[in-house]
Amino acid sequence: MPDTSPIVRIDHLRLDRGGRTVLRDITLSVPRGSIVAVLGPSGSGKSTLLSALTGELAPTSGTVEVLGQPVPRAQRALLELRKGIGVLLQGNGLLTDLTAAENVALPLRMHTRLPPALIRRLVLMKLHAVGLRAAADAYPRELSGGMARRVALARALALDPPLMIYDEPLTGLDPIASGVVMDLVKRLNDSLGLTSIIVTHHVHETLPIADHAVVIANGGIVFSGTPSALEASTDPLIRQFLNGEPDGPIPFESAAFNSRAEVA
Ligand SMILES: Nc1ncnc2c1ncn2[C@@H]1O[C@H](COP(=O)(O)OP(=O)(O)OP(=O)(O)O)[C@@H](O)[C@H]1O
Repeated sequence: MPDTSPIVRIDHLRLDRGGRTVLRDITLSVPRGSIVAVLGPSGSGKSTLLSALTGELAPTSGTVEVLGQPVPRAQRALLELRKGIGVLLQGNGLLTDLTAAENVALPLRMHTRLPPALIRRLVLMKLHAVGLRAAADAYPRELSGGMARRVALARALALDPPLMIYDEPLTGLDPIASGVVMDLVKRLNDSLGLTSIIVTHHVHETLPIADHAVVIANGGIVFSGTPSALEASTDPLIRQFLNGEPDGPIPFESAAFNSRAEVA
């Protein structure tokens, strides 16, 4: 029977950083196979939420389950869990003195004992999946920003993780490269049967491929629903965020606001 349980289950989560509460009372389920957009203004805590999924940051209270288990604290169990999570971080993190193929091979070399010829075959398959098989032997400096992002995506896919996490996948990309990357995220999600969580403030590029949208602001979830419900929302806070307006219910300095709210 197919596993229909959520791939991520967050329950009444509170996350503190630097002695300050960044997020409180976050409850969220991510169904298998879906694409979830986590949106919110800068500094609202999107990356902080991701760090709880990857076990980098422990909950102050509440629970986080990923791939059917509570995110472990013990290092060995955490490393094992992370093999099931492909992460594409802001910036590509490609090693500049390695070719595209060598970059994609890194996780396979590190985490498997596969023979080099098989690793090469798998690497070429991953590069093919992102449309860059021909660039296997190119160095990152020889690639455009969009191509480098796709190589980083191939590397994140190297171990066939069921869950993909994208942290601002469009940063620094022009509109055409952004379209290519988002299209790829959607196609890979559907063809490989993945689940994708995309953290971004690129609302208009991301909503078209998302099944579900979550907006984080003022320390909590202020919207959770379909992209069309988000776009139709008349909530002033949501409208302010969607329209990128500086004045409104989202304080311009939301971080400063939160710290004052904590003290109050
Ligand atoms: N390591 C840290 N120590 C202390 N505070 C931190 C740390 N990392 C982030 N913060 C604070 O937590 C809050 C949320 O930051 P976070 O990076 O999660 O926001 P974000 O929504 O991802 O922002 P952006 O869109 O700009 O990346 C901010 O006020 C930030 O200053």
